[in-house]
Amino acid sequence: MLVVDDVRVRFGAVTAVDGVSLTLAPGEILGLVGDSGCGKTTLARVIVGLERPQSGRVFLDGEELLPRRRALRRRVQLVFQDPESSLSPRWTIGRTLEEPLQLAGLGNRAERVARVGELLELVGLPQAFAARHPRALSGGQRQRIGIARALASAPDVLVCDEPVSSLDVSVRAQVMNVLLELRDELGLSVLLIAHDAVLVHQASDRVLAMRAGALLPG
Ligand SMILES: Nc1ncnc2c1ncn2[C@@H]1O[C@H](COP(=O)(O)OP(=O)(O)OP(=O)(O)O)[C@@H](O)[C@H]1O
Repeated sequence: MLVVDDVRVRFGAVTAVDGVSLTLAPGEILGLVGDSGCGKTTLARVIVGLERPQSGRVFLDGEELLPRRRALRRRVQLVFQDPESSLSPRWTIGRTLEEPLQLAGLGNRAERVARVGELLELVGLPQAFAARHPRALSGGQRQRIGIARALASAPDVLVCDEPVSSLDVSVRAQVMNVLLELRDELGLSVLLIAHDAVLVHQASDRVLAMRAGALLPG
């Protein structure tokens, strides 16, 4: 599904990603662990097109993911560590989930509203949450909305960068279960990035370790 081929990213004198290659199969959860600063987030940003690598390429289904190929790009979505970064405090949850549908030109108003309901259901939240504002949600619920928003464009691949590390320990398992269920239900491929090796090993089919910008042999 996803192929990352020899990606390198430098920031001045710092080599953040130093020749990383990996593949992600359909329906696979691939874990990526590594210490802070080893380049995990930079790699995630390259995969979803937020960062341009100095060299290397990323392919989806055999086609190269280039910045201008928006239709292809929509099929690879990022779930942020901090759900606040995908939520506007002044918008209702419904509007937050509808926006990516609108941007992608998907459906008329009624279809989009129906899709918002489906997205909420996919992440295990009642449809009535569409009328709420983020402040009326718990941290775990907000992260479910972050996941729902990433799902709006019906992606094939989710890149989850520390998806539960900002949450209370007590709700981490619930949010991780949402990701596992989505994989089963939608056949999503997931790149699960975290420094919590136990959590990653529990959830993943396969785990890669990164150090100083490179994958460790394993
Ligand atoms: N925009 C940037 N400008 C300059 N240096 C950067 C930038 N982004 C990342 N870096 C550097 O690149 C290296 C890798 O950072 P990155 O955030 O990818 O690591 P990480 O493994 O995700 O760390 P963490 O787990 O703490 O988020 C670090 O040395 C970081 O300081």
